[in-house]
Amino acid sequence: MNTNLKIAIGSDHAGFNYKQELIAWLPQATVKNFGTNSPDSTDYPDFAHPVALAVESGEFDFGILVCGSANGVAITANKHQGIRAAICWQPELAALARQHNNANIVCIPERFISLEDAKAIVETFLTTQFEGGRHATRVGKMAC
Ligand SMILES: O=C(CO)[C@H](O)[C@H](O)[C@H](O)COP(=O)(O)O
Repeated sequence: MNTNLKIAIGSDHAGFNYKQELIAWLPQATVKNFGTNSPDSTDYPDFAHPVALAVESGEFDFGILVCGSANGVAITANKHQGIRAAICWQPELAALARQHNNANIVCIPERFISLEDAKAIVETFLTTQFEGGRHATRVGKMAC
């Protein structure tokens, strides 16, 4: 995996365990943890917004957001004009999110997939290129 990437990661309490495991698994030099930092109940927008802002600003290349279903963090992150956040529950979806949608944040549903699947999704997401072409035309029309 390209260790030159700068990755912003965040979660609520329902994504805390997998976020910690992903941080330990990813090359340390490339990951900034935006919290939460405990399994205590918390609000996913408080962590999805900072990750989205960090990616939207260009300071980070990609974001990883984890919550129970991935719905909350995805809905929140996609409020940001420069964000294309995709919910992925299997690696093939992560590949398509990059190839076709140029997604810059991957959203992981901790309560519905295994940790091994989460790692496979993240690795696929971070190592797959955007295909451009017809997909670039469509991505260019996303803004409203
Ligand atoms: O937004 C969500 C549900 O679609 C996230 O999965 C949250 O993690 C979830 O709502 C947290 O639920 P909890 O009962 O407060 O643990």
